Amino acid sequence: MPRFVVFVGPRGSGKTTLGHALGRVLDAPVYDTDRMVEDLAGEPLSRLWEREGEEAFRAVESRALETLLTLSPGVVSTGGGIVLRQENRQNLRRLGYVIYLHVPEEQLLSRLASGSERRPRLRQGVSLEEEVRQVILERDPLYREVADRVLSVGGASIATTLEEILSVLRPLSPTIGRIP
Ligand SMILES: Nc1ncnc2c1ncn2[C@@H]1O[C@H](COP(=O)(O)OP(=O)(O)OP(=O)(O)O)[C@@H](O)[C@H]1O
Ligand SMILES: O=C(O)C1=C[C@@H](O)[C@@H](O)[C@H](O)C1
Ligand SMILES: [Mg+2]
Repeated sequence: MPRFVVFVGPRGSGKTTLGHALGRVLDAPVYDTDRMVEDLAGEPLSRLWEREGEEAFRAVESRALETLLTLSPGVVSTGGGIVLRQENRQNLRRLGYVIYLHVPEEQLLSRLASGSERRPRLRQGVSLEEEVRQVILERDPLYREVADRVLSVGGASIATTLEEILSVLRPLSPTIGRIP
């Protein structure tokens, strides 16, 4: 698998879930920048964020992404805010084929509201609904800027979305690796 397949998109869009599923099917290494940040920082993401703030988290996130450029190609799930820094947008494009998982706001909201995972809030003093709206407004153009492909995957099951991803990757198999 000569190049990476990279998922970008907002929190709850399924980057981690689909990254693992794709890695299994391709029998390829799976990386998650959020987990790499935790390994580099030696503590859970939420604690790093709480203790040192977002900028400290972003600095470690950029280091994690740089590290990826030196690792064996595989599937990469990114953190939802990785596109905020220009240097990261450049490195994402260097890694390989970037897929933006586009999911309708209402669906993101229901996944975030029902999820058991602890995610730090990104905006203070506003509802989760308003936070999701603001964050999408700010980042949608940045996800599109880095993406080779925008996949609108709202409403579909994980299995159906995975099939769609595989059908996007098949024609690229000379650069991505063998796709079943
Ligand atoms: N079609 C689908 N594709 C992906 N995830 C889905 C789908 N349908 C439901 N889900 C659920 O939505 C959630 C997606 O969460 P996931 O952690 O994968 O998102 P993420 O993009 O990695 O978020 P973050 O940026 O916070 O890391 C999971 O609980 C998953 O089970
Ligand atoms: O959207 C964001 O800014 C974030 C998304 C998560 O993946 C984590 O990277 C962190 O919680 C920040
Ligand atoms: Mg994730």
